[in-house]
Amino acid sequence: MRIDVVSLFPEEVDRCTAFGVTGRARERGLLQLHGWNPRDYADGNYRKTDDRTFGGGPGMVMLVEPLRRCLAAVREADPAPVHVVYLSPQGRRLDQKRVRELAAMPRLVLLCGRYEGVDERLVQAEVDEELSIGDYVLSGGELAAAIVVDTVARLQDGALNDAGSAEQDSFEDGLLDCPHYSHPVEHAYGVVPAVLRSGNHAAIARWRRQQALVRTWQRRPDLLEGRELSKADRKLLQEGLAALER
Ligand SMILES: O=C(NCc1ccc(CNCc2ncc[nH]2)cc1)c1csc2nc[nH]c(=O)c12
Repeated sequence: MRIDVVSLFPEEVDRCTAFGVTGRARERGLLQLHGWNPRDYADGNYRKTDDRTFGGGPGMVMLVEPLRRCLAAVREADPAPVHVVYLSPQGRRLDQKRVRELAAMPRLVLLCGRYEGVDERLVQAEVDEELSIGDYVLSGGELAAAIVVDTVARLQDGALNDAGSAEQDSFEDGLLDCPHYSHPVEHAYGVVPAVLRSGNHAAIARWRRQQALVRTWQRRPDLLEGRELSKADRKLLQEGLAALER
């Protein structure tokens, strides 16, 4: 998969995705990341990329023309058709479902705004979708773009080893994760639950599912809203909640 990032600070996205799973996916060529700076396509010796907003009020707006030229160069750089995503507070909220869809595309262009954002005419003419990462205020779209890169990189074939892909499955079914433990078995902070050391894999899977259900119920009931729990899950949840009462 190829991702082109258009940003006044393209190295910010490069550095955020140069380590760990995403760094390895890039090293293995599972994901190619290219940075582009609209300043390289701006006019004049100040290479202006932004200017005051019409209608007055605070803040600057990123100009159409440098972005238009830059995006033309991006399209030119590879024959694969592009899907242009504008990271913006006005976008649809990113979720794992959309991540899976984006990860299946051959090519993504991630457009990052700064200041108050991008001239709306560029958005209307060139952007296929706007995405937000949540209802809080960032200084620009770069960290949001890095999150898109990270989340789609993990889904590229070969990016995660077996363990990692199992990890994917647990979150993929829309529940929070169960608690995790490692050495030592006994510590001043507590002991590892015996079931995890029982070697009884059915009991371990049951315990983990129950923990995930109880935690989701307690911390993110909204995740359970949109779904019917199976009879087995309902029983596990009831039993798990009853155990808390005792
Ligand atoms: O570029 C991004 N943010 C920069 C930014 C922040 C604030 C404003 C000013 N908005 C004025 C306003 N808002 C509502 C009413 N009036 C404009 C641009 C961004 C990309 S994805 C994302 N996801 C979550 N949060 C984000 O900030 C982002």
